[in-house]
Formats: sequence, structure tokens, C-alpha cells
Amino acid sequence: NNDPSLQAQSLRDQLNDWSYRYYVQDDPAVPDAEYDRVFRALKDLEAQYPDLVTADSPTQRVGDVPLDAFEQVQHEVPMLSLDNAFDDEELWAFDKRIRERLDVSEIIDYVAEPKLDGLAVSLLYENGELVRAATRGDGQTGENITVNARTIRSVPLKLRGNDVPKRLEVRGEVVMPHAGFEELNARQQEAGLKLFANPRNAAAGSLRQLDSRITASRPLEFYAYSMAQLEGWEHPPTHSAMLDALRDWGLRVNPEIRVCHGVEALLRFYQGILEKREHLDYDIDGVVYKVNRFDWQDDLGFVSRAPRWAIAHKFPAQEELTV
Ligand SMILES: Cc1c[n+]2nc(N)[nH]c2nc1OC(C)C
Repeated sequence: NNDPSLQAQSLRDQLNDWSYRYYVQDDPAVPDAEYDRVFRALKDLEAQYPDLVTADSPTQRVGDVPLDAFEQVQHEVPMLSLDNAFDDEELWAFDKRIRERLDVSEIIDYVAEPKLDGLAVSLLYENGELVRAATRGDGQTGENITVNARTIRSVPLKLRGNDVPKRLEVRGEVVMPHAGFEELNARQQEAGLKLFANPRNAAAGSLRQLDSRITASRPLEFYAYSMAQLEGWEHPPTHSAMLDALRDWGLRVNPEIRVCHGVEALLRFYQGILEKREHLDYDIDGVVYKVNRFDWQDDLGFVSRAPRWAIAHKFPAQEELTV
């Protein structure tokens, strides 16, 4: 077909499909060179017909004009922190408190997730389009980092499929993988610039850049771990069903996440992730357990700043890496 608008649409769809395969399914469909070739073809087509450019085009990820400052964002649903458990007894006590409060005798299903050591971020999608990204800040007020979040390839600019919520707020962690961190510090060293102390600081520094071209040059990845606002879609009954929905919409969800039946299963998961820890591509500082059923999460609610229905089970501190 020689209709440039149809050509542009088909190139965009092709590139977005390949990105989904690469980032969400961890199963690339084509070599990077093929992706780049089609990307350049779209770029050329858009240069020839500028009014064909759409906000969700993969070519629109790198902003240009740096911001003077970050706007503030009020989180409609506060971004809370987590209580910690440092040993098995505290975990048994956590489970006991929950069963007593719910007044149930059955074994509780939890979702167990690696706790990524990065930066918590909120992504807001309206009618499937990414309209705003914000840092956690103090949990109530964060910074608007939308232009910077758009540069992260594993953040979809548009939700996948045509049956998407009217409004969806996704929460997750932005991390910098070890390999990217080492390369970045090598470049910083070369250029006589300051080195980053650890991947978490490097991710924070990269996300809070006023110039999104710098952010675009940094190896950042996003992993979704929960949903805050949801409109125009039937709320999933469990956290695990919610994570499946996020994957279907094109959000990357950590592949290590498991549903665990009771505390023994949580402790096995904890041991398993602890053994995997040094082979993972990114830093983690523990695992997070969440009651799977949302009706029970609602019954349990929150104490002051943290949910009663979730807890972080931290690892012993890693010997500090000497940079
Ligand atoms: C603060 C936080 C951090 N993390 N990290 C993971 N993996 N899940 C997760 N959930 C969080 O909060 C929810 C329990 C709301």
C-alpha cells in the first residue's frame, strides 16, 4: 500500500509488537539490527510527512527541550512504604496477625515478589495512552517525570490491545541493571565525571534529569508491581490476576514472581531468591509478600504508613561494593 498514513501505522504496530516481545515476554522476535532498520524507516517516513507523527510512535521517546524544573504531582492514592520482617518468627507473626484479623483458619495465598532496589514510580494511562509519570517523592507529592519515563523502552507509551481501561495507574520500580551501571561509570570515569555509588543512585540521578536526552542515554528498566487507580475495567479479584492483566497490556512484570500457599512456601521462595541474588541482572534488597485476595487486602487496610496486608522480608545487607 502506498498510503503513507497506513504505512506509518503498520510500522508503528510492528515496532510496538517487537518491543512487547522483547521487554515483556523476554523473547525477541527479530535481531536488534532489524528493529533499528524498521525504526529508521518510520523516522524517515515521519520526516517526510510530519503530520503522521503520533504520541505513541516509538520515535517520540526522546524529548528535546530540557525542563527548567519538575512540576509537582499529588498522588491520589498515596505511595506507601512497607513494614519489614527480618526473620522467620516475624513472618510467622505477620501471617498469624492476618489470619486472626480476617478471622479465617485456612492457609493464606500470598504473592511473593523480589524487592527491586530502584526508584518507585507511578505511570498513569488514560484511554491506553501514557499521560503522566511521577516519582514517589514523600508518598503524597512526587515529581512529574513524564518526558523522562517516556525514554524507558520497557515503559509502553500505549497499552497493548484495544480492550484497555479508561484510566489505569500502574506502580513499579525503575532500576538500572548491573551491566548498564558498570558501563555508565566507565563512561563517567572516561569523561572525568563523578561516579555513581550504586545502581539505585544512578537510576535516581538518571530519572531526575531535567534534560531527557541524558535520561534516554541511561540504561533504565521498569518493572510493574501493582495497580493504584482503575476505571472502566472490572477490578481483578487477586493481585496475581492483576499482574497478568498488566502483562497483557504490555507492562513488564518480574518473571520471578510466584503465588505462595502459606508461610512455608514464602520461606522457600525467600531462600530461592536469596540463592539467585548474585546472578540477577539488577540489585534487590529482599522480597515482598502480599495477601493475594483483594477483598482481604481491603479488610486488612493500612496502619499509618504501610499496608497490614503486605510486608518486605529483607536480606542481610550485602557487603558494600567498593567502586
Ligand atoms: C512499596 C512497594 C514496593 N514493592 N516492591 C515490590 N516488588 N512490590 C512492592 N509493593 C509495594 O507497595 C505495595 C504493597 C502497595
